[in-house]
Amino acid sequence: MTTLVGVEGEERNDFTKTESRQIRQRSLRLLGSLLHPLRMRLVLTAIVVVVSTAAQVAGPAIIAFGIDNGLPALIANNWYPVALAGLAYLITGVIGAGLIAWYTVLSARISQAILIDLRKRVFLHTQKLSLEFHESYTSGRIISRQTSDLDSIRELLDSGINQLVQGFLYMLFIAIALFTLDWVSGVVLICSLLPLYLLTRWFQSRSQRLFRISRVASAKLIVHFVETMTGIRAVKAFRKEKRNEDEFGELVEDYRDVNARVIQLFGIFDPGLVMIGNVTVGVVLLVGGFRVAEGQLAIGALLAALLYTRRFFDPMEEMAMFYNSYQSAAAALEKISGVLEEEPTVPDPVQPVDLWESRGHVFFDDVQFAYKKDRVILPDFTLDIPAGQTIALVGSTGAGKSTLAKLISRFYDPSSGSVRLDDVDLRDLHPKDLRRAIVMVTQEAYLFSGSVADNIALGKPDATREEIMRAAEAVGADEFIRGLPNGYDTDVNKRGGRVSAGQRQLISFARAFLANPSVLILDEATSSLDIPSERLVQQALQTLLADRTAVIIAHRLSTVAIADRVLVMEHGRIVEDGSPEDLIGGTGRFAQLHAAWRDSLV
Ligand SMILES: Nc1ncnc2c1ncn2[C@@H]1O[C@H](COP(=O)(O)OP(=O)(O)OP(=O)(O)O)[C@@H](O)[C@H]1O
Repeated sequence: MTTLVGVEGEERNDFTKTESRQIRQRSLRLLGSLLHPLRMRLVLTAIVVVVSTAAQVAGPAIIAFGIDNGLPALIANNWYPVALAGLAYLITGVIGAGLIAWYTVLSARISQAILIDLRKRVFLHTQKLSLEFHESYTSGRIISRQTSDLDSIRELLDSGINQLVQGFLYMLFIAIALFTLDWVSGVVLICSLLPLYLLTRWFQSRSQRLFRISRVASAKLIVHFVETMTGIRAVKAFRKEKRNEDEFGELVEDYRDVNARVIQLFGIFDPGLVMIGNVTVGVVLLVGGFRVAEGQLAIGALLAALLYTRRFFDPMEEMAMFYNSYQSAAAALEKISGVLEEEPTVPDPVQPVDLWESRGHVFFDDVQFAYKKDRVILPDFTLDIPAGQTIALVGSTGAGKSTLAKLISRFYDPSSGSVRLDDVDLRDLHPKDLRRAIVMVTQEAYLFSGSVADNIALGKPDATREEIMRAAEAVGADEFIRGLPNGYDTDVNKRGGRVSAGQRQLISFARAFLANPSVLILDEATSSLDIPSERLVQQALQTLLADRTAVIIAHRLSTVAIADRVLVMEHGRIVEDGSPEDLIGGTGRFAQLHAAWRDSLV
């Protein structure tokens, strides 16, 4: 028997029966866990909706009583029954309206609570998941889980379920009232259910297909838009605007076509409903009229029967739509439950090693590593990096340099063997200790929205302004930061606050300096900087590397020169290991690389 775990098979739509059942059960479990804390409120809401619908349905019966009993009594000078009917109508009207208002508030609160709970769970959980998950599950998909999927669920909760519950109760109570009042009219109403059923079935099968096409068409529009805007530089560089315009035009056309078909469908369904409603009212009037004439039915009862029949069809359209919103919400919940079922592949230790001060001795003990089982990246890796050493890691693209860096940062765990820091397996370190001891500065030097100071303070959230400025000074970033429109308070993502690639790196160096880790991993940016910026970055690096272990994925000659030791990697193995001078003087791979670099600089 196959078992689907997490997001596996999310893009498939050919599930076996067992798989479909598993997925359904998973989303039901999620739904159950969302509803469980709200059970008391759900019970109260159910009571309120039942009473409010009953109050609404009571109206025509009270009118019938007023006409059939009140009027004859009034003619006989007894105003009491009419007054009673009027008062009852007024009270049920007021109570009904009040309860509807209460129900609206209650159900909105419940749906908000569910959505907020779900939104938080998705955010916290996806953030907790390991890098392995994020490297294969694209950010586009995560964004859809948080936006369109949650929107589908919101739509179902906000309107769908309300309409279904209210509509269903309304129709049920009307049918009961009608049968109690006049069973013959009740039978006429029941007869109308057959054409109603056929029309609704026809509408649902068509609309389900069209809504699915419409969702795909609108998703394509969004994907096209997002791709164009995120790749706007490439679009401009390759003059792709015209092609994009044509493609976008076609997608808009497809979207328009399918929406036109949806409108046509409603153009048949809505009048169809009205016609069935009118014909049923006509038949109730005809049959009832004859029976009134023959004295078998009171005129007030006929009037109430007509009102009931008329109102019976009111919630029909919304109820027919329910199925669509239910389907997209169910699909959304299935996908979300898949994401929530994923487990971090790099779990936190159950019993972390006690608080400890790291010296920065890194040791790869017989490590084997593969991203996917069938493709080993590091076949057999042993490496000792003494505390305080600066290592430059070089090698051709795909050699495994970033993989090594990710293992030291514990973004991944080895498939076998262990990576140790001061003789403690990284798997036994508390995440807080791990992050304090080991910091990785990535190539893109990501800056979050907020001020420059906030971005530096990421390295030490409780840092004072003084410490932030000292860190910036140490790496030589202070001068340019002071030159920004608002100095340290400049918002890096606003116009005017834009910083260059070199400046971005200096900010991320200041961030790492402030964090003061014992081990620093640095994936050097490949983009070449101009000579003054390069010099600035080199100086900053020297300050940053002093007194700590450092592993630099080096792309620049000048960086290699400041290293104590150079490691050359090929196909997941270290093929050369020595001081820069020794290797440059030799005849190996690094000497060749070095010669090529030097030539490229001339
Ligand atoms: N998330 C991943 N899933 C599967 N395979 C991966 C993943 N990341 C890297 N690889 C593979 O692992 C191998 C080593 O990649 P790695 O990124 O470590 O190389 P690198 O030496 O850092 O290269 P570069 O200098 O181009 O960054 C490559 O063959 C790559 O295809």
